[in-house]
Amino acid sequence: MKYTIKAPSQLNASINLPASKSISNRALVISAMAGSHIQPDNLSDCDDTEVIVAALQNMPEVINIKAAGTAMRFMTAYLSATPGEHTITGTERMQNRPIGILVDALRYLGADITYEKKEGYPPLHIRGKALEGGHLEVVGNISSQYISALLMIGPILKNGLELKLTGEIASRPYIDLTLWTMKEYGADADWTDMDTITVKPQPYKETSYMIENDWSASSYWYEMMALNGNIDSRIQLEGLMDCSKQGDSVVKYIFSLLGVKSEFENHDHLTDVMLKANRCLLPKFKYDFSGSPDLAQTIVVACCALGVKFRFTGLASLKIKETDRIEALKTELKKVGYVIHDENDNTLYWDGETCDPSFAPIDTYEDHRMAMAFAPLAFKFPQIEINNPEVVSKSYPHYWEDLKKVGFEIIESEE
Ligand SMILES: O=C(O)C1=C[C@@H](OP(=O)(O)O)[C@@H](O)[C@H](O)C1
Ligand SMILES: C=C(OP(=O)(O)O)C(=O)O
Repeated sequence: MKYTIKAPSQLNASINLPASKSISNRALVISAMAGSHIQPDNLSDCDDTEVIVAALQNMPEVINIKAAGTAMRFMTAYLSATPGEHTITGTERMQNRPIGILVDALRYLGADITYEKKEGYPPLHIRGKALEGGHLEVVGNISSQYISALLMIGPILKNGLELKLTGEIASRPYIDLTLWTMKEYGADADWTDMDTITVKPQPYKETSYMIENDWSASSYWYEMMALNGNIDSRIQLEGLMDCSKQGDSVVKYIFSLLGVKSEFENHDHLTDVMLKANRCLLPKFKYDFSGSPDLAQTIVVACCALGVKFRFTGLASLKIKETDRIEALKTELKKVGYVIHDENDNTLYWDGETCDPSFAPIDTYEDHRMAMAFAPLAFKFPQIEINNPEVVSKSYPHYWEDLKKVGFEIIESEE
């Protein structure tokens, strides 16, 4: 399937963003360890969360986690520390996303895990049992998901967990989000040194828990506001938490440099954010994305379309996500006339170089963020075509409906 997308001249609507899949997935796994019968409130209905809901409800012999990285990593730790025997697998891409660091760490804690195909990659066969816990060192520079997975089982380990992270720490705000969610469920877990986290063997408590909406998803609306540029446009984003623990809430600061102003309206614990255009634009943007890798595609595409040259670092993890996002960005931006370059597998830069655009349809590589980051280009070009638009269901199932709601015209056809 392919969508042809035409943008409205002005934006004026209120958008109910999806719930955060990162928080949903943490709350579900923690809640299972708490033996809780209360489902977290405002759970995301995205694919990556639904696979965890299904796995925890049915606990089948073979758990298919599809394309969900967090679900694969979190459930691997959970299954290792919970009695029962399971195989956990996923899409072809998932079978090529590394998990060796997590498996080694869990084995060190006593887990019984074997690789069913390729060493270091899913599918995994796990014979779960109570684990002792203790002190453990893990490299912090590949994926924070391994660390979050280990931390979350900390409270149910006999001796708790002392986790020392070595090297640089990638995606650090996600580790803090994990600690925050664990504490909401009664865990005693915190940083006890610059590089060490200690989790006490103190069981989780059953609790009701309200999940806030997704700041990562808000980034596409910021991008639309920046590219639309109409001074009378307004977008209200509902249900974002003031002082959110989601690292991607940094998007509000990033876009303040790219022509979008955020105004916060508080009521109860929730905040609506009103986006307005402002005229401030940086001539050149340098930024380290190691704390918020999921924003990189949005900002790269937005900067090209706005003519803002950039040098973005901290992008190493993009190569092992839903697709190699560095390659995908380079290839697809060329179709619309922008030539960006990469360096050292962790940097992307654009010095304003352009090429003749082919305007061929944008390929999405089974990556929701490719579709969502490129669609707003419809403000810059008369129309934009997106292949396999259904990929958005990984994190934002009603993305296209929301676009129609604000006046986008979306025509479906065969690829
Ligand atoms: O813990 C999480 O919820 C996530 C952590 C990040 O992954 P890495 O730690 O692998 O960068 C992020 O990219 C992913 O979308 C969600
Ligand atoms: C990287 C992502 O997800 P995951 O690693 O959980 O598949 C994402 O949502 O951008």
